[in-house]
Amino acid sequence: MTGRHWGYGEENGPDAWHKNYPIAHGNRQSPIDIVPEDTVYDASLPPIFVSYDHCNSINICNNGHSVTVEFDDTDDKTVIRAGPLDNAYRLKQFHFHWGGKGSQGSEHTVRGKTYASELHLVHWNADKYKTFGEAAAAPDGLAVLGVFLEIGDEHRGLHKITDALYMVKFKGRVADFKGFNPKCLLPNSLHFWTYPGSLTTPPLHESVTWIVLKEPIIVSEKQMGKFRMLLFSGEEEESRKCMENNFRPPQPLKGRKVLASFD
Ligand SMILES: CCc1c(F)c(F)c(S(N)(=O)=O)c(F)c1F
Ligand SMILES: [Zn+2]
Repeated sequence: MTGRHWGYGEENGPDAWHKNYPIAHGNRQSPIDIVPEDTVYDASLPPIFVSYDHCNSINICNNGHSVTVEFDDTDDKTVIRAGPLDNAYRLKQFHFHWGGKGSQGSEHTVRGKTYASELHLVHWNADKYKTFGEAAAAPDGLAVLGVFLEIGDEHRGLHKITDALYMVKFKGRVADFKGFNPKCLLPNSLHFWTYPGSLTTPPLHESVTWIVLKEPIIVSEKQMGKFRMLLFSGEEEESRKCMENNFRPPQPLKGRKVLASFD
Protein backbone atom coordinates (compact mmCIF):
# COMPACT_ATOMS: atom_id res chain seq x y z
CA MET A 1 0.00 0.00 0.00
CA THR A 2 3.14 2.20 0.10
CA GLY A 3 1.70 4.20 3.01
CA ARG A 4 -1.25 5.29 0.82
CA HIS A 5 -4.85 4.73 1.82
CA TRP A 6 -6.60 1.69 0.34
CA GLY A 7 -8.34 2.12 -3.01
CA TYR A 8 -8.91 0.42 -6.33
CA GLY A 9 -5.67 1.41 -8.08
CA GLU A 10 -2.64 -0.65 -9.12
CA GLU A 11 -0.74 -0.10 -5.87
CA ASN A 12 -3.55 0.12 -3.29
CA GLY A 13 -6.24 -2.12 -4.84
CA PRO A 14 -7.94 -5.36 -3.65
CA ASP A 15 -4.79 -7.51 -4.08
CA ALA A 16 -2.87 -5.22 -1.67
CA TRP A 17 -5.57 -4.82 0.99
CA HIS A 18 -4.33 -7.88 2.97
CA LYS A 19 -1.17 -5.96 3.98
CA ASN A 20 -3.15 -3.61 6.24
CA TYR A 21 -6.22 -5.86 6.61
CA PRO A 22 -5.04 -9.50 6.98
CA ILE A 23 -8.67 -10.68 7.30
CA ALA A 24 -8.73 -10.21 3.51
CA HIS A 25 -7.57 -13.87 3.47
CA GLY A 26 -10.23 -14.94 6.00
CA ASN A 27 -12.82 -17.72 5.76
CA ARG A 28 -15.95 -15.65 5.10
CA GLN A 29 -14.89 -12.93 2.68
CA SER A 30 -17.13 -11.19 0.12
CA PRO A 31 -18.08 -10.91 -2.66
CA ILE A 32 -18.38 -14.45 -4.11
CA ASP A 33 -19.36 -16.05 -7.39
CA ILE A 34 -22.87 -17.45 -6.89
CA VAL A 35 -23.32 -20.76 -8.79
CA PRO A 36 -27.12 -21.32 -8.83
CA GLU A 37 -26.87 -25.10 -9.31
CA ASP A 38 -24.63 -25.31 -6.20
CA THR A 39 -27.02 -23.30 -4.00
CA VAL A 40 -29.38 -25.09 -1.60
CA TYR A 41 -33.11 -24.28 -1.85
CA ASP A 42 -34.31 -23.84 1.73
CA ALA A 43 -38.14 -24.06 1.80
CA SER A 44 -38.09 -22.99 5.46
CA LEU A 45 -36.49 -19.62 4.58
CA PRO A 46 -39.24 -16.99 4.99
CA PRO A 47 -39.35 -14.13 2.47
CA ILE A 48 -37.49 -10.97 3.44
CA PHE A 49 -39.70 -8.19 4.73
CA VAL A 50 -38.69 -4.68 3.63
CA SER A 51 -40.28 -1.84 5.63
CA TYR A 52 -39.00 1.32 3.96
CA ASP A 53 -42.26 3.28 4.22
CA HIS A 54 -41.25 6.08 6.59
CA CYS A 55 -38.06 6.55 4.72
CA ASN A 56 -35.80 9.41 5.51
CA SER A 57 -32.61 9.85 3.60
CA ILE A 58 -30.44 12.65 4.98
CA ASN A 59 -27.59 13.28 2.58
CA ILE A 60 -25.56 12.07 -0.38
CA CYS A 61 -21.80 11.78 -0.01
CA ASN A 62 -18.66 11.04 -2.08
CA ASN A 63 -16.37 9.22 0.38
CA GLY A 64 -13.60 8.68 -2.16
CA HIS A 65 -14.55 5.03 -2.71
CA SER A 66 -18.23 5.24 -3.70
CA VAL A 67 -21.25 7.50 -3.50
CA THR A 68 -23.42 6.82 -0.45
CA VAL A 69 -26.89 7.97 0.64
CA GLU A 70 -27.10 8.09 4.45
CA PHE A 71 -30.23 7.54 6.56
CA ASP A 72 -31.42 8.57 10.01
CA ASP A 73 -31.14 5.29 11.90
CA THR A 74 -32.20 6.57 15.34
CA ASP A 75 -35.31 4.38 15.32
CA ASP A 76 -36.82 1.36 13.60
CA LYS A 77 -38.49 3.32 10.77
CA THR A 78 -36.56 1.76 7.91
CA VAL A 79 -35.76 -1.90 8.47
CA ILE A 80 -35.51 -5.29 6.84
CA ARG A 81 -36.48 -8.43 8.77
CA ALA A 82 -37.20 -12.16 8.26
CA GLY A 83 -35.50 -14.05 5.45
CA PRO A 84 -32.30 -15.42 7.06
CA LEU A 85 -32.39 -12.73 9.78
CA ASP A 86 -33.29 -13.30 13.45
CA ASN A 87 -33.69 -9.58 14.18
CA ALA A 88 -34.81 -6.35 12.52
CA TYR A 89 -31.86 -4.64 10.80
CA ARG A 90 -31.93 -0.86 10.38
CA LEU A 91 -30.98 0.85 7.11
CA LYS A 92 -27.85 2.94 7.62
CA GLN A 93 -26.78 3.79 4.06
CA PHE A 94 -26.79 2.56 0.50
CA HIS A 95 -24.04 2.88 -2.10
CA PHE A 96 -23.01 1.44 -5.44
CA HIS A 97 -20.08 -0.33 -7.12
CA TRP A 98 -19.66 -0.02 -10.89
CA GLY A 99 -17.32 -0.58 -13.84
CA GLY A 100 -15.59 1.56 -16.44
CA LYS A 101 -17.77 0.50 -19.36
CA GLY A 102 -20.00 -2.33 -20.54
CA SER A 103 -21.19 -4.96 -18.15
CA GLN A 104 -18.40 -5.37 -15.62
CA GLY A 105 -18.73 -3.56 -12.31
CA SER A 106 -20.73 -5.76 -9.95
CA GLU A 107 -19.04 -7.41 -6.96
CA HIS A 108 -21.06 -10.62 -6.74
CA THR A 109 -21.19 -12.62 -9.96
CA VAL A 110 -23.65 -15.32 -11.05
CA ARG A 111 -21.93 -18.31 -12.63
CA GLY A 112 -19.20 -15.87 -13.71
CA LYS A 113 -21.66 -13.34 -15.17
CA THR A 114 -20.88 -9.78 -14.08
CA TYR A 115 -23.40 -6.94 -14.08
CA ALA A 116 -22.75 -3.27 -14.85
CA SER A 117 -23.22 -2.28 -11.23
CA GLU A 118 -24.35 -3.48 -7.81
CA LEU A 119 -26.39 -1.55 -5.22
CA HIS A 120 -25.71 -2.31 -1.55
CA LEU A 121 -28.31 -1.39 1.08
CA VAL A 122 -26.42 -1.62 4.38
CA HIS A 123 -28.44 -2.47 7.53
CA TRP A 124 -27.33 -3.07 11.13
CA ASN A 125 -28.70 -5.19 13.98
CA ALA A 126 -29.97 -2.48 16.33
CA ASP A 127 -31.82 -5.11 18.42
CA LYS A 128 -28.48 -6.49 19.63
CA TYR A 129 -25.93 -3.65 19.23
CA LYS A 130 -25.93 -0.04 20.39
CA THR A 131 -24.11 1.53 17.47
CA PHE A 132 -23.44 0.82 13.80
CA GLY A 133 -19.70 0.66 14.54
CA GLU A 134 -20.20 -2.03 17.16
CA ALA A 135 -22.50 -4.01 14.84
CA ALA A 136 -20.07 -3.68 11.90
CA ALA A 137 -17.50 -5.69 13.90
CA ALA A 138 -19.91 -8.44 15.09
CA PRO A 139 -20.53 -11.71 13.20
CA ASP A 140 -24.33 -11.07 13.10
CA GLY A 141 -24.05 -7.30 13.06
CA LEU A 142 -24.84 -6.34 9.47
CA ALA A 143 -27.22 -7.38 6.70
CA VAL A 144 -26.53 -6.04 3.21
CA LEU A 145 -29.17 -6.32 0.49
CA GLY A 146 -27.43 -6.56 -2.89
CA VAL A 147 -29.22 -5.60 -6.11
CA PHE A 148 -27.68 -6.07 -9.57
CA LEU A 149 -27.99 -3.25 -12.13
CA GLU A 150 -28.22 -4.28 -15.80
CA ILE A 151 -27.99 -1.95 -18.81
CA GLY A 152 -31.22 -1.32 -20.74
CA ASP A 153 -33.98 1.26 -20.52
CA GLU A 154 -33.58 4.12 -18.07
CA HIS A 155 -34.70 3.62 -14.47
CA ARG A 156 -37.14 6.32 -13.26
CA GLY A 157 -36.25 5.87 -9.58
CA LEU A 158 -32.51 6.18 -10.20
CA HIS A 159 -32.94 9.62 -11.84
CA LYS A 160 -33.16 11.42 -8.49
CA ILE A 161 -29.76 9.98 -7.60
CA THR A 162 -27.98 10.50 -10.91
CA ASP A 163 -29.31 14.08 -11.04
CA ALA A 164 -27.70 14.75 -7.63
CA LEU A 165 -24.25 13.33 -8.42
CA TYR A 166 -22.90 16.64 -9.76
CA MET A 167 -23.19 18.03 -6.21
CA VAL A 168 -20.70 15.42 -4.88
CA LYS A 169 -18.24 15.18 -7.79
CA PHE A 170 -15.21 15.41 -5.51
CA LYS A 171 -14.09 13.16 -2.65
CA GLY A 172 -15.27 14.54 0.69
CA ARG A 173 -18.29 16.38 -0.72
CA VAL A 174 -21.64 15.94 1.11
CA ALA A 175 -24.98 17.42 -0.02
CA ASP A 176 -28.51 17.45 1.39
CA PHE A 177 -30.56 14.61 -0.06
CA LYS A 178 -33.80 14.30 1.87
CA GLY A 179 -36.87 12.15 1.42
CA PHE A 180 -35.45 9.57 -1.00
CA ASN A 181 -37.09 6.17 -0.53
CA PRO A 182 -34.86 3.33 -1.85
CA LYS A 183 -37.90 1.05 -2.19
CA CYS A 184 -38.09 2.36 -5.78
CA LEU A 185 -34.69 0.76 -6.46
CA LEU A 186 -35.87 -2.80 -5.70
CA PRO A 187 -36.88 -5.23 -8.47
CA ASN A 188 -40.33 -6.87 -8.62
CA SER A 189 -39.15 -10.15 -7.11
CA LEU A 190 -37.49 -10.40 -3.70
CA HIS A 191 -36.22 -13.93 -4.45
CA PHE A 192 -32.75 -14.04 -2.94
CA TRP A 193 -29.55 -15.97 -2.30
CA THR A 194 -28.03 -15.65 1.18
CA TYR A 195 -24.66 -16.55 2.71
CA PRO A 196 -22.37 -15.44 5.58
CA GLY A 197 -19.78 -12.92 4.36
CA SER A 198 -17.94 -9.68 4.93
CA LEU A 199 -17.66 -6.02 4.05
CA THR A 200 -16.28 -5.87 0.50
CA THR A 201 -14.13 -2.85 1.39
CA PRO A 202 -11.62 -2.42 4.18
CA PRO A 203 -11.84 -3.06 7.12
CA LEU A 204 -13.38 -6.22 5.50
CA HIS A 205 -15.07 -7.21 8.81
CA GLU A 206 -16.70 -10.68 8.62
CA SER A 207 -19.96 -9.28 9.96
CA VAL A 208 -22.35 -9.37 6.98
CA THR A 209 -25.30 -11.64 6.29
CA TRP A 210 -25.51 -11.15 2.52
CA ILE A 211 -28.92 -11.15 0.87
CA VAL A 212 -28.42 -10.93 -2.92
CA LEU A 213 -31.56 -10.51 -5.05
CA LYS A 214 -31.74 -12.71 -8.13
CA GLU A 215 -33.66 -10.19 -10.30
CA PRO A 216 -31.62 -7.19 -11.51
CA ILE A 217 -33.03 -3.70 -12.00
CA ILE A 218 -32.60 -2.11 -15.44
CA VAL A 219 -30.79 1.24 -15.78
CA SER A 220 -29.59 3.10 -18.88
CA GLU A 221 -26.00 3.48 -20.07
CA LYS A 222 -26.55 7.25 -19.79
CA GLN A 223 -27.46 6.91 -16.11
CA MET A 224 -24.39 4.71 -15.47
CA GLY A 225 -22.25 7.29 -17.26
CA LYS A 226 -23.18 9.88 -14.64
CA PHE A 227 -21.65 7.68 -11.90
CA ARG A 228 -18.37 7.64 -13.86
CA MET A 229 -18.23 11.49 -13.76
CA LEU A 230 -17.63 11.21 -10.01
CA LEU A 231 -13.98 11.47 -8.96
CA PHE A 232 -11.93 9.37 -6.52
CA SER A 233 -9.92 12.52 -5.89
CA GLY A 234 -10.61 15.66 -3.88
CA GLU A 235 -11.04 19.14 -5.38
CA GLU A 236 -7.53 20.20 -4.27
CA GLU A 237 -5.74 17.20 -5.85
CA GLU A 238 -4.17 17.82 -9.24
CA SER A 239 -4.61 14.21 -10.50
CA ARG A 240 -8.30 13.80 -11.47
CA LYS A 241 -9.21 10.09 -11.43
CA CYS A 242 -12.73 9.09 -12.52
CA MET A 243 -14.53 6.99 -9.93
CA GLU A 244 -15.04 3.67 -11.73
CA ASN A 245 -14.13 -0.02 -11.31
CA ASN A 246 -14.64 0.39 -7.55
CA PHE A 247 -15.45 -3.30 -7.09
CA ARG A 248 -13.68 -6.17 -5.28
CA PRO A 249 -13.50 -9.42 -7.31
CA PRO A 250 -15.09 -12.67 -6.03
CA GLN A 251 -13.33 -14.34 -3.06
CA PRO A 252 -12.90 -18.05 -2.17
CA LEU A 253 -16.09 -19.73 -0.91
CA LYS A 254 -14.08 -21.77 1.70
CA GLY A 255 -16.84 -24.35 2.12
CA ARG A 256 -19.67 -21.90 2.73
CA LYS A 257 -23.20 -22.91 1.70
CA VAL A 258 -25.29 -20.44 -0.32
CA LEU A 259 -29.01 -20.78 0.43
CA ALA A 260 -31.71 -19.92 -2.12
CA SER A 261 -35.17 -18.65 -1.11
CA PHE A 262 -36.60 -19.98 -4.40
CA ASP A 263 -36.56 -23.27 -6.26
C1 LIG B 1 -18.16 0.49 6.75
C2 LIG B 1 -19.21 0.97 5.79
C3 LIG B 1 -19.47 -0.09 4.73
C4 LIG B 1 -18.87 -0.03 3.48
F1 LIG B 1 -18.02 1.00 3.21
C5 LIG B 1 -19.11 -1.00 2.51
F2 LIG B 1 -18.51 -0.85 1.32
C6 LIG B 1 -19.95 -2.06 2.74
S1 LIG B 1 -20.30 -3.28 1.53
N1 LIG B 1 -19.58 -2.95 0.15
O1 LIG B 1 -19.78 -4.54 2.04
O2 LIG B 1 -21.74 -3.26 1.37
C7 LIG B 1 -20.57 -2.13 3.97
F3 LIG B 1 -21.41 -3.14 4.24
C8 LIG B 1 -20.32 -1.15 4.96
F4 LIG B 1 -20.92 -1.27 6.15
ZN1 LIG C 1 -20.76 -2.22 -1.20
